[in-house]
Amino acid sequence: MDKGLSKRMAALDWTLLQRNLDEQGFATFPAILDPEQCSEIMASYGEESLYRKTIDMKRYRFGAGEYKYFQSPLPSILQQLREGFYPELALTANRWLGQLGKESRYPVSLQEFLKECHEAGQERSTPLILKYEAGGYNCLHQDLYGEIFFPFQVLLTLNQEEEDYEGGEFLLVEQRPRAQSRGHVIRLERGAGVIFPTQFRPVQGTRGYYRATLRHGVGTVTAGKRYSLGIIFHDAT
Ligand SMILES: O=C(O)CCC(=O)C(=O)O
Ligand SMILES: [Fe+2]
Repeated sequence: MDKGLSKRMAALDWTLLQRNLDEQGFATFPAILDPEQCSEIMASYGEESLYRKTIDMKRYRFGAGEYKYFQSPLPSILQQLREGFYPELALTANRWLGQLGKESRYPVSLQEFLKECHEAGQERSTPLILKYEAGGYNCLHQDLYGEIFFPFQVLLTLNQEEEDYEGGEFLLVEQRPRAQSRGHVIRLERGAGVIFPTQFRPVQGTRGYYRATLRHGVGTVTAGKRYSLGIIFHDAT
């Protein structure tokens, strides 16, 4: 158990993060993984026993790059990130449901939420590591893996933009009903990350809240290699 990581997650300014989520639909946070942790995770990219599946993104026309789903039980850092982010984000998720006139449905702990996933046949772990080389990119998409999904996910970068790679910005595109789409370009320092909606967010309109659909991706990496870590909370069928 890495006390430093739990401490850094707990010490994040959750009031600000919650406000940013409500106001802009996403929230970036400063580095919570230290350079040693980032290097350690990148160094284990080739350790096949850690992963349950490798995806060549070109093959599925998802983009250009490769990603690997971690095998369960997750490596400790991944488990801590997933457990550490879940409770605050469950609060946001339930608050957003309330804005849309729906009952709270997300339990307070990750363990309980995963139990629901597993009972519904979603048993395969979803946290992943991604690697893009020069020319790599990730098409705009959503990560839904079954009926049950958690409405937020978290992305952390493991190496440093402008030192280890160029380009490769994180992209978030919001589609409001009957309106043109809005794009956000998000640059992240090594070890830092962004929290964003899996599928949609409530936006306040003149007659209450309505849903705006979100998709995310990565712009083209123009030089070097970019590594990132995706924390998805629901498991997959
Ligand atoms: O590499 C990235 O920044 C995006 C990865 C992604 O699509 C995800 O974590 O769901
Ligand atoms: Fe994704």
